[in-house]
Amino acid sequence: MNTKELVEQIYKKKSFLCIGLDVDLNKVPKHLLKLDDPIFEFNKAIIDATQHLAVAYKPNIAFYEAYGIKGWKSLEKTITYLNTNYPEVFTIADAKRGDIGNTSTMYAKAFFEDLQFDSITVAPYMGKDSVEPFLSFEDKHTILLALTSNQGAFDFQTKKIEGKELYKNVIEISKSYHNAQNLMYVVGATKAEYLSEIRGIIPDSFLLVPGVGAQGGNLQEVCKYGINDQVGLLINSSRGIIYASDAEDYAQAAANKALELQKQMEEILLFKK
Ligand SMILES: O=C(O)c1cc(=O)[nH]c(=O)n1[C@@H]1O[C@H](COP(=O)(O)O)[C@@H](O)[C@H]1O
Repeated sequence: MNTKELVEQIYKKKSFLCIGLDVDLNKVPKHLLKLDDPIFEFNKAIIDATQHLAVAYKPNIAFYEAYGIKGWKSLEKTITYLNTNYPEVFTIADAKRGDIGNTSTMYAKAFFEDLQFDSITVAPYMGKDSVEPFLSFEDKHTILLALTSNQGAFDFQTKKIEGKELYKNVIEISKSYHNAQNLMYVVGATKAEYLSEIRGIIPDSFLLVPGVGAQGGNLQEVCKYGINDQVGLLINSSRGIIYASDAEDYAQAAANKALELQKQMEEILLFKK
């Protein structure tokens, strides 16, 4: 999927919501645990109940790998379900990969060719030759960690190197990578005040913004500093949506939470025009 199609979907659904499918079997409704594949059944119900309110879904791979081969199968069924039933949604493998070139190529094959995700999150620490293997998949997107939502972001990302913060160096240098037009960037919702400077460097790029909901980030603040002509934002919420209820009504409860965010986004899009 290209960004033009993503923008069309945003205006059609009046939403730039990404729902994080971070499935923890300790948190899903107990009645699902009797089923063969509780993770997939949970995801399927959440997706069916929210697909008209969200433009993207982001399974965090850790939550699947934690359950071994069974978890990996649940992930495969989830991405196949999305691609078959809702091909218009943008899919993000939140895997935070990145390694020497030939290894990155194998990671890219795993998530782009085998699992058929539209995009993957990648850690920039190993530099150009660790990121370009992902970018060489021309119809896919690589989402580079720029300024993350957690407290540890201040350990390295905001430290200055030759007078400039590391996260700004990451963004600026990555613009020279081969196929850089297929880059998106992660900026945490908890760091909204940094967004105007970030927009100064990458006015047109899409940003994946996690951290609203459970981590306390504020949607209005993020939009105030981060929205651009093409919207340019995918706002992720995981726990705040998918664990709205641990009873049989969990999918409807998730849809209600997604609707709350979608309504706020609709208002922001109206105001923007
Ligand atoms: O790359 C990410 O998605 C990510 C980057 C970041 O800076 N902070 C962050 O929370 N995330 C992910 O976004 C999701 C946030 O989940 P909630 O806090 O439950 O909404 C998790 O899957 C995190 O791993």
